[in-house]
Amino acid sequence: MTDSFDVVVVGAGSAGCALAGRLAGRGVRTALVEAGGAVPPGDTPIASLAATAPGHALNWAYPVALARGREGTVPRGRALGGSSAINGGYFVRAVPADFAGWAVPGWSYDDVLPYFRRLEDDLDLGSDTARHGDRGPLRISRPAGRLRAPATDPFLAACAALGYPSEPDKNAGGPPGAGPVPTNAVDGQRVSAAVAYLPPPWGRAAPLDTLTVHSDLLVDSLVLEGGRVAGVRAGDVELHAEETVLAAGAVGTPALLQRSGIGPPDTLRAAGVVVRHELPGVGRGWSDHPSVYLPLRSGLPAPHPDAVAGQASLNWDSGTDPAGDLEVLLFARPFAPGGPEHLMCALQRPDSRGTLEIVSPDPAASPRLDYRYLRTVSDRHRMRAAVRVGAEVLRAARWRRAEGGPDGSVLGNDTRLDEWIQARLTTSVHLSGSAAMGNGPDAVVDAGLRVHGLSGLRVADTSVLPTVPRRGPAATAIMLGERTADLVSGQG
Ligand SMILES: Cc1cc2nc3c(=O)[nH]c(=O)nc-3n(C[C@H](O)[C@H](O)[C@H](O)COP(=O)(O)OP(=O)(O)OC[C@H]3O[C@@H](n4cnc5c(N)ncnc54)[C@H](O)[C@@H]3O)c2cc1C
Repeated sequence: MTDSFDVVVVGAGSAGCALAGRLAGRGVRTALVEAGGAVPPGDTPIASLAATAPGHALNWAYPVALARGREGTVPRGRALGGSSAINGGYFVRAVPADFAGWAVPGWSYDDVLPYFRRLEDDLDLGSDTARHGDRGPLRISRPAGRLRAPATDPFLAACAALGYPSEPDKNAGGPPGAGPVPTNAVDGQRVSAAVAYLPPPWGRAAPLDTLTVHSDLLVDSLVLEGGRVAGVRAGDVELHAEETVLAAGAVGTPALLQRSGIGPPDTLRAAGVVVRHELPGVGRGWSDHPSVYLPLRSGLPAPHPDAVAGQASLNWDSGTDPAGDLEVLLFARPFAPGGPEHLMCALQRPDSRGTLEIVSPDPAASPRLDYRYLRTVSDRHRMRAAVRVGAEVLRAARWRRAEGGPDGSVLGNDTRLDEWIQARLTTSVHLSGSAAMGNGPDAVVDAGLRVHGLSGLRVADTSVLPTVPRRGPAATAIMLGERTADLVSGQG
């Protein structure tokens, strides 16, 4: 079967839903293609991370190497809504220093602020119209009332007692501190990108005659006609378009580019793929936040069943980054009934860079992902600092270290603390920069998100962020979808 559209968007995740919904809303005939299916109602409550478990139907479970001797399995959303349908619901914008550091013309914080405002209806702070939106499709709120966990205020009080400043609005673009986490949830109900931007039966947007949604359809490769991308191929389906936009996420997008013969020649040849267009940066030089969980027993009552797990966070400067390169996030809900609560301690501006390589042209084969975490002295030093501050917060809150948590003999000794971290090292699942924007030799897209050297092809997902932002990327991914709608329709 072959069909034609103005625009084909690959991937109905955070960015893809926003982009497709906005384009179709302007009368652009848009096809949205998603490998996963619809999320059954009530299947991914914001309070639960059940859909992130390996083997769950709503996620891709990628086998990965996190660091030397440390392997893992990494989830990503595989559903309408993508990772926004299964993630933790922490919805904090990238900070002004992230955009300044990327230094891509047209992508300063001031340039993107209108899109952050446009995407949201901030139920707490929407009246602050200089910083916030009050009519966007994504409803944002902070834990309050019955949905504020009993541990949240003691956590914030402990941070204050240790001298950290308060940051009551983590989306204000101000200096880092301790404050409640904004979430894309209202009354405990998740508002995924599909819920916000797609019409029924997938979401709550107004009906869109110009939108065609193909779910459960895995895109194999791009249709290349010389230097022009004419659409996508998925099994025996071909969807042609004036413009193709990849929003398949920071793993799916570089993998699809490589399968289509676009990427580093050595990687493509090793995987048995014919080189069509050399772009050395596809799948290389990306970053993500390394993290560890510090277990604790607060002795406080369990949070309300609908309360989001990640309630409040402390962001601070390790000494080299005033915008805050470290984070401690309170996970007030135990991962299993009767288990401990946790402080997630994370390095938010790592030096380490990862690689992604397909191993075969088969779209069902997982790419090889090597995070290369904690390779630098500075990363190891700052990771220790994150854990030590987490332990100080725990003590200041008068909570107990739970089984497996580091005691004084570990916290006071770099070698032992490194071993403790290595044994528990995980990732925050914030991969960014696997098809980075810019003009350098490793850049994959330009400031208009067009793939260098090809026509008819853009990328709009966290692949394009040159480095992982200092905060989780969910809000920034949706901003990218909003912005790309303007770029594609000539309004940006
Ligand atoms: C478990 C988990 C928890 C997280 N928690 C948080 C959090 O609390 N806060 C935060 O800020 N960030 C969080 N993140 C990260 C954040 O959710 C993502 O970075 C963001 O949603 C990425 O958006 P995206 O549009 O780039 O990609 P995604 O939302 O991942 O969307 C990509 C979509 O493309 C589809 N796709 C991929 N390949 C193909 C193909 N070949 N054909 C068709 N479709 C394809 C996928 O199925 C998916 O639906 C979390 C991520 C995960 C996985």
